[in-house]
Amino acid sequence: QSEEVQTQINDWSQSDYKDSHDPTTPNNGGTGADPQVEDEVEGVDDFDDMGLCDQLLRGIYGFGFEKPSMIQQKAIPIALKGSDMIAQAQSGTGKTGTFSIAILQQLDPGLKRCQALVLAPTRELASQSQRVMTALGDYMGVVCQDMVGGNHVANDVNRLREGVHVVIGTPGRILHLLRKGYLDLSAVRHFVLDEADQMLSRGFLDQIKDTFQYLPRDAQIILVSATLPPEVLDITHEFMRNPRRILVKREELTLQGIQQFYVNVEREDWKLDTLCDIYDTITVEKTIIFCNMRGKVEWLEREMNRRDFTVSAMHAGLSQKERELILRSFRTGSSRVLISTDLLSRGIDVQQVSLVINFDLPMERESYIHRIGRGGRFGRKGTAINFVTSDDFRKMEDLQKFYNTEILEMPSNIASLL
Ligand SMILES: Nc1ncnc2c1ncn2[C@@H]1O[C@H](COP(=O)(O)OP(=O)(O)OP(=O)(O)O)[C@@H](O)[C@H]1O
Repeated sequence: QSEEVQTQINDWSQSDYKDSHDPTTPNNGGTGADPQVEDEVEGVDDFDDMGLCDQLLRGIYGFGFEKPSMIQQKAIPIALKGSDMIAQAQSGTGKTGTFSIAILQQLDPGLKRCQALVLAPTRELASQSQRVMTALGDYMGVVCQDMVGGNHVANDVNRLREGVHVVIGTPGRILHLLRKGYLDLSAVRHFVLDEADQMLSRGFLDQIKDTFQYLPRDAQIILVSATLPPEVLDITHEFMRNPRRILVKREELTLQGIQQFYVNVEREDWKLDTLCDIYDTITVEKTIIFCNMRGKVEWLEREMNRRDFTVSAMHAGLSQKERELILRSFRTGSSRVLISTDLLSRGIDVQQVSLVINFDLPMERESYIHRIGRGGRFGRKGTAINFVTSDDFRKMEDLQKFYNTEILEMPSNIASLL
């Protein structure tokens, strides 16, 4: 099942966003009244004061982190105490570093067995997190391996035979390795679900439940995401023990640094011309253009190329090699405008992305937060432009209300604002 299908399964509705819960309830699982929610967690605002080992500190500073971000200040000390944890924070605020540092500090480098398992919804995100954790653990002598669909299983098996400390993978591949007996989780002490709300929604839930069967009962469970709707929080009691929770009210989820605009394109047919009109503007920096369906991504790439606009395209229908190549070209800057499905809406960290265009408004509310969060990473400035047909207006108003945010009409001098 491709990642795009997974996303579509979670579709709220075709025409507008419907609440599966009372829309007046804040999306924080009831922060104020819930004693488990860490409203006033005392953070530790210096990596040096977190009790981390010297080799890990060297890795952290060597990677360029100087001070912990807010989520790192709060969540790393909690995770180091061993409790189960639900950690929510706005996009691009350092959640990968949070769970990576917490895991690395608790690993026994002398024991060459899988001690931590991290699951992510896409191959690209799993591999990206593997690179981050490997870099942070550079001086610790730990082996952190990504194991994702599309690569040869034999390579994973060889790596496992050589011994790894941390495995970061996609659910399908990990379950395959478990069922075949190649991956042994009996020494696992930490289990992380990155993009937890997506991992616990219908497309992945069965695979996650199956994976749980292989985990030691006392493994620490950590859930991480920028979005954690109440229905996801509601099911966490089924598999977590008194988790400590760091949550963000949905009204505070959009980042101040990301300016949001809409263009009234009126009709679907006029989106392409609108995009061509603003192409010169969008090549100023790296741009990601999101469409809802794979066919539309392919069509838009063709049409843009036919008009001599340079763009590349990414979706789950491409081979693993093509996916790697396209993302690498985008990261290195040899391509600067990337059209994608929601495959790249979550987690992908390319710091120079300053503009996100929703050629289609996303089908899920959560997707909106993740998509626009591809820009404005770690305090940088970003811009999001939404193409809105007459039919989309209600959906856009709903987004504004839901996240208590403002999407303004795109001004004609947009280039000067980027
Ligand atoms: N303490 C830090 N100091 C400096 N940069 C940091 C720090 N922590 C994280 N970063 C950088 O911030 C960027 C965003 O981090 P990361 O990808 O972990 O965000 P995230 O919270 O997981 O976002 P998303 O919700 O989109 O998955 C990365 O480029 C990362 O290297």
